[in-house]
Order: sequence, then structure tokens, then C-alpha cells
Amino acid sequence: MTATLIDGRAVAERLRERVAARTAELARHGVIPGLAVVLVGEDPASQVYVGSKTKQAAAAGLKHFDHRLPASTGTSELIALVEQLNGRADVHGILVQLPLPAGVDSAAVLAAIDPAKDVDGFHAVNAGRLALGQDATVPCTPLGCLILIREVTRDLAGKRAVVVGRSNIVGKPMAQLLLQNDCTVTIAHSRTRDLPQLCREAEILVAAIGRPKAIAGDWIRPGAIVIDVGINRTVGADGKSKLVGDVDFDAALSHAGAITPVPGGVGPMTIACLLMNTVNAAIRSRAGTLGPLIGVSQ
Ligand SMILES: Nc1nc2c(c(=O)[nH]1)N[C@@H](CN(C=O)c1ccc(C(=O)N[C@@H](CCC(=O)O)C(=O)O)cc1)CN2
Repeated sequence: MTATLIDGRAVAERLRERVAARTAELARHGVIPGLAVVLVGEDPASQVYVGSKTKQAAAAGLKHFDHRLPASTGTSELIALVEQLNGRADVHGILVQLPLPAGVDSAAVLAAIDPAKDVDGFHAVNAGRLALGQDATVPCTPLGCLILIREVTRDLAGKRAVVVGRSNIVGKPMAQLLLQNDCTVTIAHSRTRDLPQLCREAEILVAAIGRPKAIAGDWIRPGAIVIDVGINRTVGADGKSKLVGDVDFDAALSHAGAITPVPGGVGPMTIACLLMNTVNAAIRSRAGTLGPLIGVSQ
């Protein structure tokens, strides 16, 4: 068996087209969704991600407001900026790029974001609403993973899903989304016993551990849907820098039914979902007057 590749770049492009179309409709009502992007320090990967976010926001017709601050910026200064952005009518979404420099209290900064403008879905109010099955802004990476899974099958009810990784921004919300879709969900982590055997039970396997090729090919149940969230920079045999996922992709190809590549899988979906969340925040800000939210099911 050779797995079908799930093309995250193509799915993200289609989602961005839907975002752009909805943004154009909002513009006819005088609303331009606005995204404030806060980048602290000089982390090279963060600079690339933030650059892609602002470029893609502009291409979809959103406004973006860039705040690039030195690594020496303190927690209280950042909170003051967030509070100022909370008060602006032209800012519908606030994104604080992570990781923040050591010494900044990230939790305090994220907690300062108005939950209605929390387009990353990291605020406790949104995490709580998601857990309760209420209308919530869902973190971009797990939302992107769900959309990719639904590209393969809409028949999720009763499926055995294993999420490897228990972070607040990927593992836990991913598990909530799968649960909402009637999967039987297990979250595995570094203390899980017999991880290979647990993974072999998974009809849907989401790997979000941040360790290159940690999931071996023979851990994968034949025909499983494998979603690889890992983006690990390694050095290839040729001495060049190479991105690899948390799954041993080459080995997994002969076991999985469908699999996301790295790069070109989950990563592009993260940014497309951020744009979707921002447009949805703009729609919600006008309490029912601007029509439906962009959904995952179209
Ligand atoms: N505030 C946030 N910070 C971070 C988030 C987030 O969702 N919100 N997620 C990650 C980084 N991230 C977005 O910010 C992100 C990571 C990767 C990609 C992506 O498109 N990756 C490409 C490869 C790009 C490369 O060459 O490095 C791919 O997988 O194809 C997009 C966004 C941490 N911080």
C-alpha cells in the first residue's frame, strides 16, 4: 500500500480563496477585517512565519497592523500594547507570535487579549468554550488538522483517534475537536506506556510531539490517516538543512492510507486558519448583522 498524500498547500489555498471571497463581501458592508501582529525579538523562524501571515492577510484583502518589538520588551509593556489593541475598532484579531523571549510571562500576555479578538484561540475563555462544545475560536493548527482529516473522510463517528502530544495549543484542542466529531480519542504523551501499540490502534493518528521521526512506520495501523504536525529542522545526509516531521514519512508511506507531508502539510493550514479566524472575529463583532461565519465544512 502507498499512502495518499494530503496536500496542505492546495487545501490552504482553497481556504484562503474562501476567506478572500468573504472578506470582499464584508468590505461591501464597510468592514475590513483587521489583524494586529505582534512579534517580539529576532527569532528567524518566527520572522518567516509572521512575514507569511502578513503577506497572506494582505493578499486575502485583510488589513494588518505590524508591531515588531525588541527582545528586551518586558511583560508589562506587551500587556499595555495588547490592551491598546483590544480597544481599537479596526483591529478584529490580535496575534502574539510564540515563542516570546525568555523572561516574558507568555501566559499573562495571552490572558490580556480580549477573547473576542483572540484569533489564535489560546485564551482560557476560548479553550473553555471549545471544551464545553460552545461557539469558540479554535487554535489554528488543530483546526487546520481537522480540515485536512475531513478532506480524507467525513465519516469520523466512532473512529479511534490518537493524538500524540498534550500541548495547550495543539494536542489538547485537537483532542477536543476530534471528540466533537464523535471520535474515540486518546491523548498520548511522554509518560504513556507502550506508545507504539497505542498508535497501532489509531485509525486517525495526529503526531504533535516536536521530535523528528519519533513515530516509526510500523507504529501505523494499515490504512490510517496520519497527520504530522511536527516541523523539525535537521541536517540531511548532504549536510543541508532539512525539515522533517514527527513521523518517519518514508517508512509510514507503506502503512498509512493517507498522510500529510512536511513541509506542505499542516504548516500552510495554520496560516490559512488564522485568516479564517480573523474574518470570523470581524463577523462576530457585528453580532449577527454580517451573515454566517466561514465554516470548516464547505
Ligand atoms: N501565535 C502563534 N505562534 C505560533 C503558532 C501559532 O499558531 N500561533 N504556530 C507555530 C508557528 N507557525 C505559526 O505561527 C507556523 C509554523 C509553520 C508554518 C508553515 O507553513 N510551515 C511550512 C514550512 C515553513 C519553513 O520552511 O519553515 C510547512 O510546513 O510547509 C506556518 C506557521 C509556532 N508559533
